Amino acid sequence: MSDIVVVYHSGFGHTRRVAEYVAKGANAALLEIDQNGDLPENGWETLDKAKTIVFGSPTYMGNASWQFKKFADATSRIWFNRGWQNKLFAGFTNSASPVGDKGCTMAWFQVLAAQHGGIWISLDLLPSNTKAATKADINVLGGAAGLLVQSPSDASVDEIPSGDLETATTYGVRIAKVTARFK
Ligand SMILES: Cc1cc2nc3c(=O)[nH]c(=O)nc-3n(C[C@H](O)[C@H](O)[C@H](O)COP(=O)(O)O)c2cc1C
Repeated sequence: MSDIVVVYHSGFGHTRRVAEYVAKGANAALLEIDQNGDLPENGWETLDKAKTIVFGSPTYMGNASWQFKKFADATSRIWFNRGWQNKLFAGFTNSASPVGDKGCTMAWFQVLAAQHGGIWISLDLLPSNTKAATKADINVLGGAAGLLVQSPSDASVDEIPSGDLETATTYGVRIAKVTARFK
């Protein structure tokens, strides 16, 4: 089993596609939170065994989806026993607007990791922010804390900008490298 688990929610499939690209780069297992905010069978055991947990959610109304929040609230049992202390954490969010208040979701992911006594893995990619930059470029949204992805409101899951998907895989590779440095 992989040391890295991507736990995510996706209402309409866009964030699922992003999760798959992060997992490809990190060689991670995928754990999808369902539309009721519940994990699949053995989901909690899978997370307990992971060295690194990657959070993923669409940004809905300026924060993670309620399904992801239900999952996060359910981790309070683990928090109480310091069960995820010193695990590594990372995160990504996807939304329709270039900004779209994705930063609020990302900041809250970092707080959630900190509540568990975790260690956060940043994106560590320079932004593509020149006049010549296009959506095919890496980190065109200029994230630093974690991965930001834009799925334009009329875009199908197959129309997520290629640069954002490449950024997702690159972040996954970094997550794997950092994970390998910890026993
Ligand atoms: C209830 C709801 C709230 C949303 N709020 C935001 C938002 O605050 N900012 C934004 O940029 N996009 C917002 N969107 C657009 C979604 O983030 C976007 O469609 C995203 O790709 C959905 O991902 P998913 O297919 O994984 O659910 C919202 C969509 C829904 C359904």
